[in-house]
Amino acid sequence: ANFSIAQASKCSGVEEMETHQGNSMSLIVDPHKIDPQLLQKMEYDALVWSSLHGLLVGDRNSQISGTVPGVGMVHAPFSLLPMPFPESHWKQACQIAPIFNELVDRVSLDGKFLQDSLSRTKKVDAFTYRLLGIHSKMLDAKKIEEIRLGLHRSDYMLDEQTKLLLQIELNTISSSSFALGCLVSELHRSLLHQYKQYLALNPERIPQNNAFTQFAEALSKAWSEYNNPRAVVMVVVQTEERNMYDQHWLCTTLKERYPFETYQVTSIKKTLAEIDALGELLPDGTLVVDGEVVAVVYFRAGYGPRDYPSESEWRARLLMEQSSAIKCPSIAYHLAGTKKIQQELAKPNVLERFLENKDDIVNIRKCFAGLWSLEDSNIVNDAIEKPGLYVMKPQREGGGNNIYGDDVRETLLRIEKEGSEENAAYILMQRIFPALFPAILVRQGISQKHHVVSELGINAAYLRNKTKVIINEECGYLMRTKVSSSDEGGVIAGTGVLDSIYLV
Ligand SMILES: Nc1ncnc2c1ncn2[C@@H]1O[C@H](COP(=O)(O)OP(=O)(O)O)[C@@H](O)[C@H]1O
Ligand SMILES: N[C@H](CCC(=O)N[C@@H](CS)C(=O)NCCC(=O)O)C(=O)O
Ligand SMILES: [Mg+2]
Repeated sequence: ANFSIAQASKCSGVEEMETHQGNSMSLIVDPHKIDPQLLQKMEYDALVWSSLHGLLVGDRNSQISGTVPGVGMVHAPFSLLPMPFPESHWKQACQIAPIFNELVDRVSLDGKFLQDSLSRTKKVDAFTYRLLGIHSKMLDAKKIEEIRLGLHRSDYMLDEQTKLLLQIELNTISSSSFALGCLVSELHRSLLHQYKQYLALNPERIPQNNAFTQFAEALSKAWSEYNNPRAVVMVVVQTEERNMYDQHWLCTTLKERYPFETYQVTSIKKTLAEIDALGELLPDGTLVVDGEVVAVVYFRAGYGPRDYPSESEWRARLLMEQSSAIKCPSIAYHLAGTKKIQQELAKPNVLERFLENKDDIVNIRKCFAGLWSLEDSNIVNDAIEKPGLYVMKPQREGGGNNIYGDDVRETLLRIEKEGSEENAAYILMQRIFPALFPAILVRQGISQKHHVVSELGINAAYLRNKTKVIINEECGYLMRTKVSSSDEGGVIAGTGVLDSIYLV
């Protein structure tokens, strides 16, 4: 990019830069131009800050870092400085968060829409088939979830050409790393403050990020709606969890910040297998696990087939769904967040089935990228011709599952040749191309200069008891940044790093 900035040791504030495609983009500082000695000091201070403030993950090189806290820790991967992000788009993403919450709740109540939309997918995707099976059992039993808790994240990319903020996906289960995301915002604010005479940037332009305290508050309010002071919050976890510190931040905050009168809102952690072994339903529907009454089930596992290696885990999922515990998410919320539903909601006149307010519908639809099923032969042919303009997605969460580039063409041709129903397992999505920015990514103590693209996730909480909406708010953000050449962007998946935003 050809742009001029003040001499490296005194990079000034917001600069306009010419991007590769000739668009003008606000750059706050070019990290690649910072004086090397200064950069080294900043990197060192950032690593010290991370270690002292729990911006940590389990190290893949340590066998027990996913099971024993305090052992084999390494700083979470982060970008050294925040990413510039237009304030107008930030506001737009925050303002539509409560509308997406309402949309998820309405879609979750339309059992027929969920079953019909996924009816072809379930024939070719065993995982979706099992989830739908549990959902239809609940429909047959006329099970009503009167108290509903959603802790969601809606992910966006800012398309460079059109300047449109386009939704990548809506996560309604196991939205994670939000505590680490808050810590990166604090890390960046601390660095901007400490190095202000060099960077001339204003730490206040990094938005407040209170995601894990807001999510802890939502969990504690759901717990109090259940109204049994002896009951606990049960976190469903994987057997190994290197992202455990993100979870501990939430559970510790819940315990320390939100005691109710004399009661502490305690949480227990159980795997699906343990819940199958130790869980039972009382005649009145109360869920008891390992002798504890469970008020809220908070899933940080169970979002992918790898979490169900045997029938035991499915029995556990069904047992929880049948209970009167508040599921976060319920099976219906889980299904409402699948990529197939995302694609169905993008069809004409479908949002109108769930939302009344015309402005809300316009504002939601504005951030829909192109989304199609593979039954749309014109799109399939276009994707075969220009696979680089599409992303092909199975009904999976957690990163690392999508199909890009030539693999899109190969897969579409294969499915066409086989003429199987397999096409119902995928959706096609317009590929979004965000602007590239220079950044310094810090992983395992090593800093590397890259050109990167970013993805802004807005966390949001929704808590409802019958007709009363108790919480419906945006809860901070998770900014993820990845090397521009990489297709995927997950932090846990290993391709992305945690970042924050500097409003320009
Ligand atoms: N339409 C798209 N355009 C560009 N990149 C995309 C698009 N959809 C997904 N990606 C990339 O793939 C990653 C994973 O896709 P996503 O739909 O979020 O699946 P998952 O549920 O596994 O996180 C995203 O974080 C992003 O980096
Ligand atoms: N092990 C589980 C991981 C749960 C998980 O992968 N969550 C997905 C949405 S489903 C997600 O939100 N990813 C954002 C952080 C990233 O990019 O890695 C946990 O941490 O509890
Ligand atoms: Mg994602």
